[in-house]
Amino acid sequence: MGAPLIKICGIATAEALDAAITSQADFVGLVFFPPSPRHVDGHAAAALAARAGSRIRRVGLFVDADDSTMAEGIAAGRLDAVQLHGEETPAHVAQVKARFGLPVWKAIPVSTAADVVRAEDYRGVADLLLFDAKTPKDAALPGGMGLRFDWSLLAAQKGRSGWGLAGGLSPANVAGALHQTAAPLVDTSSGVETAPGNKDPDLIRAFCEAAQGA
Ligand SMILES: O=C(O)c1ccccc1N[C@@H]1O[C@H](COP(=O)(O)O)[C@@H](O)[C@H]1O
Repeated sequence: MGAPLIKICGIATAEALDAAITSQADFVGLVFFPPSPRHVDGHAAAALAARAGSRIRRVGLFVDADDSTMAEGIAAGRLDAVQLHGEETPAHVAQVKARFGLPVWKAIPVSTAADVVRAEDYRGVADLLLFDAKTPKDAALPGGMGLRFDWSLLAAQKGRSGWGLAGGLSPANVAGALHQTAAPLVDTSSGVETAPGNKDPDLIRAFCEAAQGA
């Protein structure tokens, strides 16, 4: 297993951005979803993009967003990829890819083996499948809640490319997750926070060290 790619999602401050960059994370996520405590508006996204420059790639997270919301986020954050974290269909993913010309990551909510099978509908359409824990129906957010799923459901993904693991990853469990799943990419948000939306630079550093050393 080579070193995994690392994404730190829900970056909203210069301190958190700098910690991700100096820890050699590969991607930061900017959340364009107003109900999230990590939401950034266009002004904040532009400031973070200006600070980051070419030092780290930026992935914009959208949830069932319309084209104009996505266009604004892409321009403001000078995004390198978009992550669709809602109920977007394969056809919608293809449409986003064609319209914006950026790599598209599709979040796949997982609680059962059938959810992993359904992900195949997106293979070859999305550039990356991001397996994440399915949140409860009445949850405030469709992700970013620190929930894990049964990683053994991903056994068939071992050795494949174009996928990533998210959901409840933290400095304490990311090495174990990598040993079990051999995920090519790991993504975390609440696992590197002291409270929802409050990223901790020390936890970001610890997460990256644990993933890089796994
Ligand atoms: O981070 C959010 O606020 C968020 C909001 C809506 C959809 C997805 C969101 N985050 C993504 O969810 C995964 C898992 O988060 P966590 O590590 O369990 O807190 C995260 O990697 C983000 O990509």
